[in-house]
Amino acid sequence: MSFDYDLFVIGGGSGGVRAARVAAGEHGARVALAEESRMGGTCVIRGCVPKKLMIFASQAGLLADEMRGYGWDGAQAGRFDWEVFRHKMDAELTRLELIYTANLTKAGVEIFHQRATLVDHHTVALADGTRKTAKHILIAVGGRPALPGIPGEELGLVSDDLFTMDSLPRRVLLVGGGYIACEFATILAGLGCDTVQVYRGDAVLRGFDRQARDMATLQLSDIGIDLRLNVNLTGLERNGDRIGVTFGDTSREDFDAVFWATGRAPYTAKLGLENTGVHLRANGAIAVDEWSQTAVPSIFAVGDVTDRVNLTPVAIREGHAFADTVFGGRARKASHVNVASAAYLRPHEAASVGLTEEQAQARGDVDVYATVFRPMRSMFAGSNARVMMKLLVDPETDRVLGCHIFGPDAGEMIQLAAIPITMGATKADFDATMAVHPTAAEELVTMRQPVRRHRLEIPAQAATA
Ligand SMILES: Cc1cc2nc3c(=O)[nH]c(=O)nc-3n(C[C@H](O)[C@H](O)[C@H](O)COP(=O)(O)OP(=O)(O)OC[C@H]3O[C@@H](n4cnc5c(N)ncnc54)[C@H](O)[C@@H]3O)c2cc1C
Ligand SMILES: NC(=O)c1ccc[n+]([C@@H]2O[C@H](COP(=O)([O-])OP(=O)(O)OC[C@H]3O[C@@H](n4cnc5c(N)ncnc54)[C@H](O)[C@@H]3O)[C@@H](O)[C@H]2O)c1
Repeated sequence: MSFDYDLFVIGGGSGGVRAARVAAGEHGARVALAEESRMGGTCVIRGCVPKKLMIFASQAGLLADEMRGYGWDGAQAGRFDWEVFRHKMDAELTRLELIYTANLTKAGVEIFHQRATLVDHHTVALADGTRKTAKHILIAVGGRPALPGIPGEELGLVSDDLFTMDSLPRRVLLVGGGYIACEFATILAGLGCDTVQVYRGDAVLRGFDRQARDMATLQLSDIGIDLRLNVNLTGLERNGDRIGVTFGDTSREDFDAVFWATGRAPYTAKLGLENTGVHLRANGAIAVDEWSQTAVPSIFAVGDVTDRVNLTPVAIREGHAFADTVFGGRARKASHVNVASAAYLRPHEAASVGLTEEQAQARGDVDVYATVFRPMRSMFAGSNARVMMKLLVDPETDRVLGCHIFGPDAGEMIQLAAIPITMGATKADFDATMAVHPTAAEELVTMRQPVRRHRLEIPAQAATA
């Protein structure tokens, strides 16, 4: 049977673009890609990139505070001009979008700037009615913000909206305690908005090491966010040009904007999956095996739509491994072990690789090497902000099972710590490494004594059996 293409990719985000470029450019496959919105996807257009630019923009006040502590009498952040910033940010996103498009074109990928849906195991339909056939189809459609399902929720905004606002809200509410809620609260407070964040749990950043979560929770309040824990919302209603919010205890407050940061869901709706034998998991994610292959041999899926680890480098690695395996004659799997990540808060980021202390403790014996201290730079300026460094070590093998950093540029530090940990480094390897002085990161190679030793309690009966 002959096909129009060897590969048709649905979705021009992190995973889809990498797979298409490698399959066509490196392995000579005939590839087409459909993107219904802007090339680059969530990360480039409405995620990692504009978010990080806004994090940088939001730290002016903290830097001015610090510099006053160094003798810069009267140092002030000045007035933030959203219009100027947004104009520059838009130009930067357009530049990146064009680069993504150009790279695909250069690799020989045919691009359709329209929505695609599945017709059968080898056919996609484009929005203009055209049908295209392909030997393989890659679904890389990503995810979409998930709303909590309460009355009036349509009055709230989602993460996509932060980057396109005409003006900044004077008083804003963020709902959630994950990466997006914490990063967005940090941004909006830093840009001068009166910022309230509500979270239904007792510490933000679920999934991170508990000690880092507690420090992040404290920091959000310290930088002026009105963070309220163990709080739920029951409804939103319009109140003139403001939004009235009712909380679980029936109290009511008005805001200029409310942002839902209550998670994301795989974007599988109306994709035509019912025309195929592709299976979904209970949460709507496409079920795939370790090769990113669905229940249908000709259809693969990568990235957030598979809800494995929802991060850009993971989607990219999955897309690349798929292209190498299917078109490059080089079987490669993407590993989901020891995936490092960071929540870009200010002044200190929370970053993590490997097991948390809680996970390590549940797994077996673990020695905890940790330190909490005030770093030279901010302490001199009069700040109380504390840094945390932690290594979790298996006492049996001496292997480092996890590393957690709460501190300035922790994302940059964890990237480097992730290399030896992925290689299987032992605590002795860390100890043998010479420190770089004076840095905060040197603590990672100078912690000599465990602060805690967790030992798996073996029930008496099992021990004697
Ligand atoms: C606010 C925010 C901040 C983030 N920050 C970070 C970060 O700092 N670091 C990090 O690693 N990750 C971050 N992420 C997560 C990261 O953006 C995602 O994990 C990554 O983009 C997933 O890539 P993907 O290829 O699976 O999907 P996406 O990048 O979402 O791409 C999917 C593409 O498919 C298109 N599409 C969907 N359906 C169709 C269709 N039927 N036809 C044609 N096109 C279609 C969409 O328009 C989209 O462009 C962030 C996410 C958000 C929302
Ligand atoms: N720096 C980064 O790497 C980065 C930044 C942003 C996003 N991301 C990726 O995007 C994903 C999505 O981010 P996110 O912050 O939306 O999701 P998340 O899963 O990290 O957090 C969702 C939050 O919403 C809360 N929540 C869920 N349902 C709720 C409800 N009904 N009512 C109240 N609260 C509710 C959860 O308790 C949680 O705190 C992340 O998991 C991550 O993979 C990564």
